[in-house]
Amino acid sequence: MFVLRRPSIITICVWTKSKIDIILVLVFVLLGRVINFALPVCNKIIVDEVVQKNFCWPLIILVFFLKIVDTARDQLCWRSYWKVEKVLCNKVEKKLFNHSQDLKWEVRAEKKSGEIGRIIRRSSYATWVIACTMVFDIVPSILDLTIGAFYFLVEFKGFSLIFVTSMVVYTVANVWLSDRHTKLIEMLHEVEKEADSIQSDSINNHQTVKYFVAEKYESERYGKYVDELKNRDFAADVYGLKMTFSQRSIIDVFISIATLLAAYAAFSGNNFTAGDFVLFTTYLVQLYNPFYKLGYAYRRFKKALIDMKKMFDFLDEEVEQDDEDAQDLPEIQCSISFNKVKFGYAEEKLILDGVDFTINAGETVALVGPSGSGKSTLYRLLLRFFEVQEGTIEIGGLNIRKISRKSLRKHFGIVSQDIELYNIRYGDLEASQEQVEEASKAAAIHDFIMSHSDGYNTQVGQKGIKLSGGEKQRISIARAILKKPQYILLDEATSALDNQTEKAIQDNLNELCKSRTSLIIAHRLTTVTHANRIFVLEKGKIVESGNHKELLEMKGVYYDMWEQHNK
Ligand SMILES: Nc1ncnc2c1ncn2[C@@H]1O[C@H](COP(=O)(O)OP(=O)(O)OP(=O)(O)O)[C@@H](O)[C@H]1O
Repeated sequence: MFVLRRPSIITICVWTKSKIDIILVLVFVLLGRVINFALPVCNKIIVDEVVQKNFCWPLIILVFFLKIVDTARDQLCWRSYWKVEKVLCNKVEKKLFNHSQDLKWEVRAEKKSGEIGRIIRRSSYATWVIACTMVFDIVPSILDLTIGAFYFLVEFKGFSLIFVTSMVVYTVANVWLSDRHTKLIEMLHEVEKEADSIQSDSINNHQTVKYFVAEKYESERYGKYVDELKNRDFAADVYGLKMTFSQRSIIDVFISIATLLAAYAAFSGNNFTAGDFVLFTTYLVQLYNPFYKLGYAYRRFKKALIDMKKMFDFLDEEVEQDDEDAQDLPEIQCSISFNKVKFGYAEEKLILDGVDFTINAGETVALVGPSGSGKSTLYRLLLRFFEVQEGTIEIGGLNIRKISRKSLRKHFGIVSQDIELYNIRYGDLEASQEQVEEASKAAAIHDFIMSHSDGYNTQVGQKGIKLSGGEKQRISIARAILKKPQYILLDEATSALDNQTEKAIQDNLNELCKSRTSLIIAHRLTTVTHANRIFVLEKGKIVESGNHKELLEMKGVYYDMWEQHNK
């Protein structure tokens, strides 16, 4: 079964942390079963004594005492259980969140928005349901059934056939009905997934929706799924009611038949006392109760297992994993070389076709080329979001496959087009306020930040919705400056800035790149004229290289781009 795929660290952690509470829960559950068994026996004796006109007050007090103990036991059991449950759900949530952080880029890209959040929420809830059902329904019911059935069959042998038949009929009906219920729930989850995805897409892209006056379209699209959801939810609930009805009916029929037979036995003498009749009927209900509970638990369990399966599938998704012998990137400045690199996102379409060039240590190299030629792909490969299919990328002669991803990325300062988080301190989480402000001044964003009443604590909205494109870029630049990396990657770092601001921070960017091995990707050729060398990428190949002057003299692709640019 899939649950066994991952006996998992979670179980071990929970056991280590909550040993005493787990043992207490088990002890309380067992104590409950003993009391459950003892009460009907006491009742039988009381009835028999009363019929004999004996005033058996000590027994009545014992029953009262047992009931008080049982109530206290129940409360204490829940208390210990909640302690275990909190640790368990907490571990599950953390484990899933950490896993989502380590996912491979392409795996993450396949996930719809909101999907991971939903998996984390649902899995935590499913874990709770499974733990709770096990502790309070399944384990006690199985114990009650075993003890009860054993005692019942010894004490009332004549009723064994009816008892065994009812067990078989009930189990078969329950499994059959639950399977259909599970299918309904699975279908419901599929619709829910779509509805969640539309909901978070629309909310996250609020501005775009407004630009295109698409509110009505979005409302209708979402509304359609919500209606579908309501219908499927209703169908699943109604089916649940039908199941409950069928289960109860089966139990009630067998209880009635058995009670009739017992009443007849008592009526016709045969050593079947009034006390026996009371014991029989109490046990009967006590025996069928766990049956009913098990049926309900089975349904809840199966429902939770659907979410657990999703959790395990998610945990099986590929994460970024370094080779065992992966090293840290050396702290010294090194060269970066792309050696005949071939790569395509899909097998049938090569994006980079034998790219071959070197950036010497401390050198600033620019990469230019038409849109879609693969410039950004090159830096994604360099940072190991994807692996090259042929050729190698080396830093200081060391294949980057042999360098741990974290150490590699730690040494790169990146200013890219697709930034989403706008926290400057991300560049160095240990940085002092003075260092943050220095970096912000260098990126010409300090005055803007200070113009807000909350200064450096200003909230910029989700995905920086309250910032202009240029402000976002300057924050991204400040973050790279704060990081003080050995290598710099600028991907259209100043594309959203006006000429004046661009000029103001270009010197700082040049200063940032000056002492470091740097790769600049740019459309605006004016921002790369100072580069030591410029490579022109076209259709996945380097077609020209040289400095700005040499490339112009070649009168090739770069010259045409420059001419276009200056028209
Ligand atoms: N994750 C991805 N999966 C599949 N194809 C992708 C992916 N990312 C980019 N591509 C495709 O790879 C090609 C190169 O993209 P890339 O972003 O490297 O181009 P670029 O030269 O940086 O473009 P631009 O100058 O417009 O930013 C494009 O055709 C793009 O559609």
